[in-house]
Amino acid sequence: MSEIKTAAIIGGGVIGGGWAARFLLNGWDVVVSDPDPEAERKVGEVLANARRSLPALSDVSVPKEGRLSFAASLAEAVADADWIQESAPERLDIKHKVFADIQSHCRADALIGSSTSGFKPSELQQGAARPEQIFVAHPFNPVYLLPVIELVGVEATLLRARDVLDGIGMKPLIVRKEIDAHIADRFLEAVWREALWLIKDGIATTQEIDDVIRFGFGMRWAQMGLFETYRIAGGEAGMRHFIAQFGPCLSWPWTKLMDVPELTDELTDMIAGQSDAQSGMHSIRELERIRDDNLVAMMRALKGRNWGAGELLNAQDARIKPPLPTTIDQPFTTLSRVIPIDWMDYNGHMNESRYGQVFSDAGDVVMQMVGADPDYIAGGLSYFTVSNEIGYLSETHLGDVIHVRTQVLEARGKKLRLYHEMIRTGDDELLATCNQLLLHVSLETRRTCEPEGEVLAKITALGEAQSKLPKPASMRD
Ligand SMILES: NC(=O)C1=CN([C@@H]2O[C@H](COP(=O)(O)OP(=O)(O)OC[C@H]3O[C@@H](n4cnc5c(N)ncnc54)[C@H](O)[C@@H]3O)[C@@H](O)[C@H]2O)C=CC1
Ligand SMILES: C[N+](C)(C)CC(=O)CC(=O)[O-]
Repeated sequence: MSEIKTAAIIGGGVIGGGWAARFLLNGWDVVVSDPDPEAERKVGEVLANARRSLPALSDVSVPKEGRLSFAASLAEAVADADWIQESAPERLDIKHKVFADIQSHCRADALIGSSTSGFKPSELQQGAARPEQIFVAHPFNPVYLLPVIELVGVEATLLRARDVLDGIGMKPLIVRKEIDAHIADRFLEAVWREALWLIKDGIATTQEIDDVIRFGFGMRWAQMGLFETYRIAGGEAGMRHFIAQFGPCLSWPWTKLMDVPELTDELTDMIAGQSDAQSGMHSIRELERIRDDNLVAMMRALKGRNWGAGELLNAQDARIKPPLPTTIDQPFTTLSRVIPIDWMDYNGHMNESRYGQVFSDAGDVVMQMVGADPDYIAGGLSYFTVSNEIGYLSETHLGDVIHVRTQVLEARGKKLRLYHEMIRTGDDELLATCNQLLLHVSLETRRTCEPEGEVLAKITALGEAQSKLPKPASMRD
């Protein structure tokens, strides 16, 4: 991972606030510069939403949050920054002025990304002191949750930028050629334009348009995109049949794509009125939280499938995962993580089934420590859990950071008995305990058997190292 550690965010609105959260929650220090006197409050509110959602995407402990500060001037913000992200309003004159100011005060090796939705790098670089330093780094809202970033600019700069973005869990996509609105916004503009016509012509309301997306093709797009989806829609003959069947429709009057309805006051009122009726019962911050909870739940579901955005999240977990414990003569930490949204139940706390998940994951770490890893399991030997005696001692809530301390009560031959304590990190409250018995098995006969080779040696050493330890206090109580 890159050594870069300070990000300057120029413009702390919707997108700048999201960038600040993404960097901070990945351990970077962040300095914000924004002339708006309300900027600190606004960034704080975006950050509060990010804190309850981004860490919940991870199944391992997340980096310690960086330090957030607000600079008195742009010069002060960028002076020591390794990455500078311009997120000022979408106006070229403002952006040119901001870049001139940035380049007069920043390091020559700093990376300067622009969040612009539509300007090309050649437009942004006009009149710049060091044009190659400025590139498009176009994110998607909310920046702290959605991974993709479109990068456009000079290749050498983009390759450096890509390393940094990989390190903060993003999915950088280098765009081959500069083009107005890059890749994604060309799409979104086309869809938006069509939707505006449907409303103007009285065919559909904002609610109905959103429903055809969220109950239909929107869910498909989140996991397969356009082309893979259409390949399947072509049936057994795939994409060729799809094109043969639906290609001719492109020249039928199915779309109005090239025309834009005039955004008259009347049309704007109609759209805004429908939108108020649809969603006005929620504040924007509430809508953001609903959106974030849904995104986290969907992305966590994709994690379980190791697919699309979920595959990226698993790779990021593997990158930041702590090494296996090496000190075996004392109880050790087998797991550390944040409690995610999809583990909550109707009582507003972590559901009982998830404690089983936590203790199962902790047991897996002990298996890995003794060498019962995927290779060993592929060789036909493993451990089965035969009992879990769980004590639920205190409530566990959304966003709690917890860790599990594991003591080995018995490790001999086929038997591995572990005692786990699940503790809230921070106030050290004991939340749950688990007395867990695992037996070594043959995956061929499905019966117990002695461990083999290195696993036998390690399990014996582990058992002996902890055999003289007193019982955990929570077990004696
Ligand atoms: N809102 C969105 O969905 C997305 C926006 N973007 C891009 O991000 C950029 C920012 O857009 P938003 O955050 O939506 O706008 P915004 O209006 O929420 O925020 C812009 C911020 O820039 C500040 N600002 C104005 N002049 C400034 C200056 N000279 N120096 C520093 N800050 C200044 C404003 O006070 C404001 O806080 C635009 O280029 C936009 O195209 C990119 C992806 C999505
Ligand atoms: C509407 N928009 C052009 C600002 C959208 C984007 O640039 C990306 C997004 O988050 O949809």
